[in-house]
Amino acid sequence: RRLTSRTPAPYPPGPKGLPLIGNLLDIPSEQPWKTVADWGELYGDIVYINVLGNPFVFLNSPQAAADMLDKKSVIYSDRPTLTFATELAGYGKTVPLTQFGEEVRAMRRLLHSYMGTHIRAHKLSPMAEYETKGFLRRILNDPDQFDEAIRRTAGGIILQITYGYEPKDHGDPLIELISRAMEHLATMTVPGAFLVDVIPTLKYIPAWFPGAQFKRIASEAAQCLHDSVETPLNHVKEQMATGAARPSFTSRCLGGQGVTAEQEYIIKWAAAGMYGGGADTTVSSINTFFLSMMVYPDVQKKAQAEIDAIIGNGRLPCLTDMERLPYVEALVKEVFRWHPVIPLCVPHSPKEDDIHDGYLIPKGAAVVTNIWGFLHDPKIYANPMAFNPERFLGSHPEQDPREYCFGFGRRVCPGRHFAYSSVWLSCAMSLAVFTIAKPTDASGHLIEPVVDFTSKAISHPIPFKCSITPRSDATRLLILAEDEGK
Ligand code: HEM
Repeated sequence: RRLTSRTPAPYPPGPKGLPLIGNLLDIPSEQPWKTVADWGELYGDIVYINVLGNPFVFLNSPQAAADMLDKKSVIYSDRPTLTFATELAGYGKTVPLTQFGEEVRAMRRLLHSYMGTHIRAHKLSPMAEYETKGFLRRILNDPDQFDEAIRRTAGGIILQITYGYEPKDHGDPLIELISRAMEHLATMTVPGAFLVDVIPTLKYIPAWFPGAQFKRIASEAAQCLHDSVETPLNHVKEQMATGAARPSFTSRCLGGQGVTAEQEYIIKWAAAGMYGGGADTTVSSINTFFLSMMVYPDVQKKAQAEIDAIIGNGRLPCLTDMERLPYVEALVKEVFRWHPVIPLCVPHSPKEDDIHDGYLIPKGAAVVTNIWGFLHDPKIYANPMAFNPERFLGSHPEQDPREYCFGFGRRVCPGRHFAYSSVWLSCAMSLAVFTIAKPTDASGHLIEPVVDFTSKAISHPIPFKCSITPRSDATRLLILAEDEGK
């Protein structure tokens, strides 16, 4: 059918829905990115569905993502409205959920000037190296709690660079407060969790009205978010007043002189975005690293051989070694590809109706990029389900997954360089000192790990056991010596 000025553009193709509920039943709750990739095979790179009247557009090729989100970023840089999270619970002020405009630009500018390039990210390395050495010691002391050590370290790194705050090893009140705020957010972004997201006018119901329980949940969440933003900000201000503030993003932005209330607003929400964007995401990648090393021991040995040959066992690898360890670098890229942390990206949304490739992309639609699909597309990555760092070496390396896994256009992850450096450090230092292996049961039989991942927006390996032991007495001593030197 030829389009004329009088023919309304059609929506992109997609699975046919049911009356009223649309495609509600077509989206599986388990790893929906696989279904979205299958739709790509059936319907093409741009797929349209509607869920209870809300339009969703899925992008299934890097070209489609680049054409829409990079080239037309003027249109496609908003976020879809989530009435419960953004309007009722206050998360609309956080960087990832704010609509694109002057405020988010100002926040992103601050983040960019602090960590937005390789060089700036590397300047933060002494603190990341300090915390990662603590990570090795925590694992050495209690290897069964490696998951807890990963969380404590990722949280510690972000809190140090954001607020100059060094959390306690266990039960730190600030980590607990911010984690609660993050958990609230995770429940709010599950599609269909709150009816008010489908029928936004419900937001006008007063909190005392029968059935308006959601309003009370929203105000509790809003209070928790408020506390998690104000508490660390006040900590920095108090430290600055006594001259005891450690260098951090917040102390740098607040500067020596007073800032206006508007500037403080931008600073505190940009800072909150760093923990929100940077803690749970790096935890996922580091967990994926341990899982993959257990399942692919030959890859682990090769990386360790490279570290032994280039660095030796007299010291730990540090960020300035990155270029001298090409196999380790390829391995870390493969961690980011094998299981992308945010498989369906954070949805973008067009601020106006757009006609793209002849299709109507309606204003306010959730435009969802299938990052997992790109990174497991056999046309781009040979044998994509296998963990194979070699794909990034040699004269014809495959596409660098960092092009995809940190998002697109004007909303691309502002912490991507630092995220990569910090995950690289955890991987390289752990490879240098530990053997990561399948655990054994009480009778000494190997326990085969289940390789599977959660289906939340930030996806993690499902909890697994792992045997982590020092590679030798020399590496044990290295961990202890480095720890004493801190
Ligand atoms: C493994 C680590 C990480 C991954 C895979 C990751 C990935 C992403 C992705 C896919 C997005 C959405 C981009 C888009 O909408 O197109 C994003 C946004 C964001 N990330 Fe990251 N990220 C990581 C670490 C970090 C770190 C360390 C920080 C800061 C310290 C950070 C801060 C943010 C912020 C503030 C946003 C929201 C940007 C906006 O909406 O404008 N991220 N990240």
